[in-house]
Amino acid sequence: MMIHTNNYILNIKELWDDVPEEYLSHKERYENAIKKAFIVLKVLRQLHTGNIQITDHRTPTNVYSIQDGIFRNVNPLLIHIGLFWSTIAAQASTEQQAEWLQPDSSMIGTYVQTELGHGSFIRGIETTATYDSTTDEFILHTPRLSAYKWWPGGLGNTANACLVMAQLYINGTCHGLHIFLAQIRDFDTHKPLPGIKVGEIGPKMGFNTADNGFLGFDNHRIPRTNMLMKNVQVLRDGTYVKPKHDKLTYGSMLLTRVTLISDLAYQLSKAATIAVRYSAVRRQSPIKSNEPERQILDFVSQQHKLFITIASSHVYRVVGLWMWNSHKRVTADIHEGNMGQLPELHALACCLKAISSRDASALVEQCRLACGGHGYMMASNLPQIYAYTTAAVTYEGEYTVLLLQTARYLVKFWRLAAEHKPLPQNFAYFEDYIKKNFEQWRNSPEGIIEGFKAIVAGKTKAAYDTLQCNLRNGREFEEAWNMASVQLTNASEAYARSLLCEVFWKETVQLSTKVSKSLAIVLEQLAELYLMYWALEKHGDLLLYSTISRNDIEALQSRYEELLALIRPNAVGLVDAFDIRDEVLCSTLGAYDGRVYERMMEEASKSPLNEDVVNESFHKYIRPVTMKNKL
Ligand SMILES: CCCCCCCC/C=C\CCCCCCC/C=C/C(=O)SCCNC(=O)CCNC(=O)[C@H](O)C(C)(C)COP(=O)(O)OP(=O)(O)OC[C@H]1O[C@@H](n2cnc3c(N)ncnc32)[C@H](O)[C@@H]1OP(=O)(O)O
Ligand SMILES: Cc1cc2nc3c(=O)[nH]c(=O)nc-3n(C[C@H](O)[C@H](O)[C@H](O)COP(=O)(O)OP(=O)(O)OC[C@H]3O[C@@H](n4cnc5c(N)ncnc54)[C@H](O)[C@@H]3O)c2cc1C
Repeated sequence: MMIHTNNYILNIKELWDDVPEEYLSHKERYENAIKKAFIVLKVLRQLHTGNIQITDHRTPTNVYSIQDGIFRNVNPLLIHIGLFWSTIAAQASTEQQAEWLQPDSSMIGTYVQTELGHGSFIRGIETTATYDSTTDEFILHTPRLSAYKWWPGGLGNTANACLVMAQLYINGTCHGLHIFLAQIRDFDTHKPLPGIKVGEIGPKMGFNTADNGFLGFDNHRIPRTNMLMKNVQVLRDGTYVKPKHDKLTYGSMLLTRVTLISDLAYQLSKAATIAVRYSAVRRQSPIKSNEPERQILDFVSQQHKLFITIASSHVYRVVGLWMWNSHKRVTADIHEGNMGQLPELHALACCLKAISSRDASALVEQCRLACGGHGYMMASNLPQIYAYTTAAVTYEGEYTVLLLQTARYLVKFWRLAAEHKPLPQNFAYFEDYIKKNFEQWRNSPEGIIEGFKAIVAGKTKAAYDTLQCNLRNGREFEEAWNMASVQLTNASEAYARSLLCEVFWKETVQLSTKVSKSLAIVLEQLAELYLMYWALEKHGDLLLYSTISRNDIEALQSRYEELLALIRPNAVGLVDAFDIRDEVLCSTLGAYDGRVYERMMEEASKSPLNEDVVNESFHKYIRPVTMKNKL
């Protein structure tokens, strides 16, 4: 039977809510999500074992692309599928993978790294894994409250196993962070195993079906062979066999940061679809007093708020794929023992994950604000998309912390440029900047890309010079670095913006040669709009570090407004092209049929507060006050 996954999943009625989850308790929301998660997992397993033939072989992506509609919030198995499986696949030995990655495995896992006391500075993680050679086991232990694992998704009630990031000790020597597989609940009864204290951390701003939990180990023993040993080994006699690179253990964070860029593109496409469609339906205020009220999409200020979101979704789709392919290439090199490209991949993943999540969070909020009061309704789905998206600024590497990682990379190449040493081609512009080989400003996409490179060079130089000044003033390097950290993060942000503009423009120009002329025109308008938008946002930096003039900036503003007008006729078509089903969009404002007010009223009628004409609280609390001594 050849069917399409989407239709197969859509026909599973229990997956599609009748009662909006906003009316469920914290506990009911979790239980409702778990019911659905295991229906989906069963489908995935049937697809994996071929029990369901499908026409669409992009299964995981396919199921992933509609899971938002199923969960409205987060699939409690997201970390099981998105991190637990992927980490075992990337960091477990062949033998371990054969044992642990069975399609019908009883393990439901999570990725357990963050502790109450440490999230960003993972070298400060306190959970220990001590090798006991007498029993050929590791002893996992949580020495104090701050060492309790805190945050892992699925940990509270769902997971019966986990990958634990812990400090490895052998014969009193600490070998740093390593990953260990630990069963934490009985597979049959689901009761926590002896020495395991586990629970759920409580309500959050979003992710309220993610079952984030806490976990403490009380001298919990696991076999030596439960340490993930693809890149590093502990032998039976306690011999430690070092990895080829001591950051390979950090590989899951690197992969998730890369994956997140594409996920954020998808979140932006949802928010843009909702806000643009609503703006095409909503009429508010005439432009000329003697004319009818206009679609709010006709207000240029509304176009300014929304078209950048459409463009940004495409930017992160393109850059997310570019980074995915880079990750595949570097991973293949690492497999061959060549670690040379890892530092660059880490630096790119850090700044691009940081900036994409910050952009996406701000633009989803901008879409909500652009929908007025109705955007503030949970039934618009914009609050949930915001709550989901803004978490990505924090998890998988907090924004500032990751930008500072990229700053290490930029400062390294600026130092080479300052010392007139050879530079890789992608940093040749550092040398141009030092030699003041400035190109005359061009009000074109190529000119803007060159301008953003000048900003990177200028900001990196400024941060580097401050660093050097602090060192000359007798500060130790770490203190000098801390004092320059605002400028360092600014340089990294500029580097990310420069990459986004360059990669997106180049990919768009290439794509334009493969599509119809009319589509090529629209795609290039979107790409040009993105570059113009950010050139105007960063015009101060361009004035500081490039050869742009005030007149050039005024010309950019005019071209930007032209682009808004050019894109306006295609705006609804552009979001329809994201092709997000109503069941996934879950939005009264963004539904394809445009029946906004009818859908809002339909959703309002589901409120339990509309079940009784007079709520019992009138008789209990209101009447005794308002009608006292009146009868
Ligand atoms: C049906 C269902 C379908 C489901 C489909 C699934 C697809 C889902 C797709 C997307 C959605 C995903 C949703 C995710 C949900 C939330 C999950 C969240 C999980 C987590 O948050 S897990 C915990 C994450 N935690 C972190 O990221 C911690 C951040 N901190 C760090 O990474 C490190 O502490 C550090 C890098 C900041 C510092 O490390 P350290 O102190 O050890 O190193 P330094 O001294 O700073 O640097 C030394 C040296 O090492 C280099 N380095 C550092 N890190 C790396 C690395 N990762 N790789 C390579 N190199 C690295 C660094 O550059 C330095 O080098 P130089 O000395 O500068 O040369
Ligand atoms: C929704 C969600 C899901 C999560 N899922 C998981 C999961 O599945 N598994 C898991 O292990 N973890 C998970 N986490 C935890 C997440 O990885 C951490 O919250 C994140 O790494 C940030 O660490 P932190 O919370 O300790 O913040 P902190 O690092 O304490 O950050 C607080 C502030 O300190 C600043 N700061 C910290 N270090 C520096 C520095 N060196 N220089 C300058 N400023 C600094 C930060 O910029 C920030 O402003 C999740 C978190 C969230 C919100």
